[in-house]
Amino acid sequence: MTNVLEIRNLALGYPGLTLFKHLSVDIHAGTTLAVIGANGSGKSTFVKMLLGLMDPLAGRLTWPSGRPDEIGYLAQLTEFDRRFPIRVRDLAAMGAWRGFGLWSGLGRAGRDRVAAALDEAGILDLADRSLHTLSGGQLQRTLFARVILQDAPLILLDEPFAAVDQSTEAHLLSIIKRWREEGRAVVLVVHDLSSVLDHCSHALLLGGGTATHGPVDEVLTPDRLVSQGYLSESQAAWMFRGQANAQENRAHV
Ligand SMILES: Nc1ncnc2c1ncn2[C@@H]1O[C@H](COP(=O)(O)OP(=O)(O)OP(=O)(O)O)[C@@H](O)[C@H]1O
Repeated sequence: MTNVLEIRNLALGYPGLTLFKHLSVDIHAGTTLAVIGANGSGKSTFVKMLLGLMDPLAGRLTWPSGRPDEIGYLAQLTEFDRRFPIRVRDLAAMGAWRGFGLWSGLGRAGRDRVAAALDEAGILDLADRSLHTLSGGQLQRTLFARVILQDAPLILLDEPFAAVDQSTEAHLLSIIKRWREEGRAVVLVVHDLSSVLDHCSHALLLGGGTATHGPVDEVLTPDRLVSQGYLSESQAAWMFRGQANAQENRAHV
């Protein structure tokens, strides 16, 4: 499998605060990595480092096919100022500026690409609306359309489902599935152990001074989630009770 990014022996943190060290991860094309951890465990710091906004304390990042011109990036919705005076189609089109230049016109082909992205995000009918008239879910769809137009090999989504309803989440997950099928790598910061994880192949669990990476089933175990401070023992027992029952039933067959 092709690696989009190889992370070796990474340590992350700030002066006087090491969040974790010794993390090595291969981010493969066509996979989805969930980044999960308690508040303050370093999820946003990891995202900032991937975006090149801060240097690691130690370690090395290698991009086997060269560092992409752009990383597809969806910030947390709360960081977005929707009073910005712009229409839905113009915000989405900002994802494609590399293709047509910042100040030149979009042209017919560019306009068609923007319309196709809005259509895929399910908001073509809102193209001429001003941003401040959108609901949270509609704004998130607009921001997804912008990421579609970025056309990047690595896509970073910071809590993409924090403020959206179930049907919007299902729609956005179908876009993520397509990205994966196209061979892009998708990294998602997720806030809870939700159904989103069913759509992720790998997980990176941060917390307790450690970073654990691997296939979802191997990383998000009750023991790890407790030892890395994400769940209390009683929460883990409650959340994984179904699994314990299934194991017990198997033992009785
Ligand atoms: N610029 C900074 N300088 C010093 N410490 C920082 C800085 N930014 C973040 N931190 C600290 O680093 C730790 C990790 O922060 P980060 O925002 O990465 O966590 P997070 O996992 O994204 O948390 P949350 O779930 O609350 O958003 C926290 O203890 C935070 O206070």
